[in-house]
Amino acid sequence: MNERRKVGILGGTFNPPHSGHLMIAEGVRDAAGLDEVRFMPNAVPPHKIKEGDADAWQRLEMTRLAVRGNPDFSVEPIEVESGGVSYTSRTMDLLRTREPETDFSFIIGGDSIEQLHTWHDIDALVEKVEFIGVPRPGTSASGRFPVRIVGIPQIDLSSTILREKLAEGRSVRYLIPDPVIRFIREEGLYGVPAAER
Ligand SMILES: Nc1ncnc2c1ncn2[C@@H]1O[C@H](COP(=O)(O)OP(=O)(O)OP(=O)(O)O)[C@@H](O)[C@H]1O
Ligand SMILES: O=C(O)c1ccc[n+]([C@@H]2O[C@H](COP(=O)([O-])O)[C@@H](O)[C@H]2O)c1
Repeated sequence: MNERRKVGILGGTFNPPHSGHLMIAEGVRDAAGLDEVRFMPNAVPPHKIKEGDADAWQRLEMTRLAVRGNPDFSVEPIEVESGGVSYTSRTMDLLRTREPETDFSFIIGGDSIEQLHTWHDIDALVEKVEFIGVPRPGTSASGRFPVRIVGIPQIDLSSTILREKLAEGRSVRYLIPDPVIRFIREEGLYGVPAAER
């Protein structure tokens, strides 16, 4: 009998993707015994004013570059390709229909755990998909909906801090994967002067 494939979706704005995303994905993959973690950039984030100048396609490309070379990681383009506001409930229905043989979980950090009760159609979503949560500095990592908490070292890193560092011309080496840093320079994103290709 075929085992059902276990896929964890790490949804995010990835503006830009950073080492924290990679570390939580690997920590959860290992702790929860997932076959794969799929990074899924949104098109228009439901509860966030998108800062910075990267568009959805550039965030998708940066996410591809961030996971490249790791066979356990991949990228799910469905939300960027669909466009519009990316409601997770709708996306997970589409993925579950497309891949009935897969058990999907959804990976979130402590800030998202606290906000889960504000998500669109959350009562139905928690019945269909297991949420796996990781702690995040400055958050309680608790909320009103059931989340399986996985203990990994806390990582004090956010895209917000990195956008600020980039705009100030500070180093982001090791905080953002090298191929993503190169892309940011080539495209001249986040206030970084555009470099020659
Ligand atoms: N350092 C971190 N520790 C734990 N979870 C994190 C961390 N960084 C991001 N996450 C989680 O990863 C998911 C996607 O995050 P997102 O792409 O919005 O990055 P972010 O760093 O939170 O961005 P921003 O600073 O722009 O709000 C969210 O569920 C978020 O909670
Ligand atoms: O569906 C919702 O209502 C909803 C509300 C807030 C966030 N999300 C999703 O949660 C993931 C993390 O969100 P964010 O804002 O931290 O990038 C990302 O995939 C978002 O699209 C989804």
